[in-house]
Amino acid sequence: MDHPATDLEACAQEPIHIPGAIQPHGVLFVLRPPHMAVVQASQNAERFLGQPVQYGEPPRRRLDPILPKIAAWHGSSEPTFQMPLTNEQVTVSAHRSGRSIILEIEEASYPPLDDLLPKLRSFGQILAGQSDIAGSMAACARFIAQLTGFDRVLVYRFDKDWNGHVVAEHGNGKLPSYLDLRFPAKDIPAQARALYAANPIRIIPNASYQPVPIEPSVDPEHGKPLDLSNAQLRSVSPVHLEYMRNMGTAASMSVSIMVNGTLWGLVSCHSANPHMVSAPIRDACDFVVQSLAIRIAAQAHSDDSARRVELGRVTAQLLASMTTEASWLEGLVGDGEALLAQVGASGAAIVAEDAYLTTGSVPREEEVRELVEWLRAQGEAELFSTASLAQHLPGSERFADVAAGVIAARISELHSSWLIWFRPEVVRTVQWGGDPHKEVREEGRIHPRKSFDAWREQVRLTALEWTGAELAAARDLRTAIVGIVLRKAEELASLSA
Ligand SMILES: CCC1=C(C)C2=CC3=N/C(=C\c4[nH]c(/C=C5\NC(=O)C(C)=C5CC)c(C)c4CCC(=O)O)C(CCC(=O)O)=C3CCN2C1=O
Repeated sequence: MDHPATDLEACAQEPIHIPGAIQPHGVLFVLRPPHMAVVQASQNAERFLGQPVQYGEPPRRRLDPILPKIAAWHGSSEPTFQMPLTNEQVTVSAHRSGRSIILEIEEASYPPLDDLLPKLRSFGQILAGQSDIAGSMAACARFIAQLTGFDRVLVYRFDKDWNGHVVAEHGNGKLPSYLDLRFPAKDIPAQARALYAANPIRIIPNASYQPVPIEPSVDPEHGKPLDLSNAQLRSVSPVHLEYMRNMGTAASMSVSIMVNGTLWGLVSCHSANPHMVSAPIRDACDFVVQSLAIRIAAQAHSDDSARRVELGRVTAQLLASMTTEASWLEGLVGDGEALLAQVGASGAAIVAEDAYLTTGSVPREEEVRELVEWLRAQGEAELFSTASLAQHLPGSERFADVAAGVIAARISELHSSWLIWFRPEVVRTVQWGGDPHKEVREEGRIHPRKSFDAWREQVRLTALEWTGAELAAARDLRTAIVGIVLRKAEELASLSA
């Protein structure tokens, strides 16, 4: 692992998956099948067993009834195991970790599970009755707040830079509203996001807990620390616990929203005071969030398909114009409205060494040619796109009023010819949860900020993001033009032969 250059990089490199400890709301054993011998255990395991841990022996007494079921599960293809201990409000969970089994035991009361199914069914009906994603997210936040009793439940969506935006919320007024606030990517660093993509749910019932060490600290057989990536009881990064205390949230639970295999966002729950939610209720929340994720994926697919059909019609119109006009260039620029509609642009330019044609709102010719020189210097990419050219080309902020967003398609392999679409900057004010640029350094290390009050920032030099459908339409038209140019060149070559 490279030596971190900055504190933030150090934060993003904290090995949160091997804390060597658990949270105190349960106990943990590491068992070695087939004898289920205990090789490691959390320091509080004796409290649960009612006797000292016998390393090298299976954990006896309270776990006797369930050990055979765990052994049977271990021989199956089921990824995880979870069962209540007979006649006790105790949940036993297990998952594989290398050659071992990690056994987690939580003593948490929960309502009769028979009550849960009707509630989940009613949520399915509520979700089906929502006409859009905003309504679905609000319904999900409300349902999880009612099911868990957390003071505030919010739906938190990541943007392409992993900054987050609170897009739905349900609260009981005990915590401030964060609706529409944004939070910087550093608040949930990359290794945490990767962990949450793999392990969809986590709870911190009390941010002021004392970690419970696992003993021995490494597996006696291979000397490695225990990987708790998939453990529910995993002790949490101290910097995040400080973050929670700064935020005034004594308890939190977050459930990953996975859309098409990507971490789309989180459903994040907070309470002002310590708050526990049992494993069965957490699983019900995971099911509810998966239902929301399916709805989000379906809506995104539907929107994308509709946009691709719409842009496909424009492409067909432009191809017809290019093949019926004397030259493809005249056909293309002659139907300027369609050329702009091809990607939803406000201006477009076709730039060659001996030609310069434009339609709509474009920068000055010398500015466009400056952009082309920069594009040529960037290498062989067929298509370049950005919603903020100023982040790439210094000086281009002077024409951001017409060209903050750019799609540039190279249309000739031999000459420097480009088809470039432009979008103007959209000036908007966003509200952050605290100053995202503020770094708190104390005792030589970074700390989370202490204020999460709305902090306004004006966003400049940025256009509306290009959608996947619009970038695909740009590629489609580029492919068609390159094909026409090549055919014209072949015709000319055969005529002169
Ligand atoms: C109001 C919107 C919102 C935010 C911004 C947020 C943040 C958040 N951070 C989480 C986790 C972490 N943050 C950090 C790091 C930082 N947080 C900071 O504010 C800074 C500056 C750092 C880097 C030092 C780390 C290491 C972790 C991993 C903790 C673990 O699972 O072990 C986690 C996941 C842990 C949890 O569920 O509380 C969250 C979710 C909670 N939550 C929110 O509801």
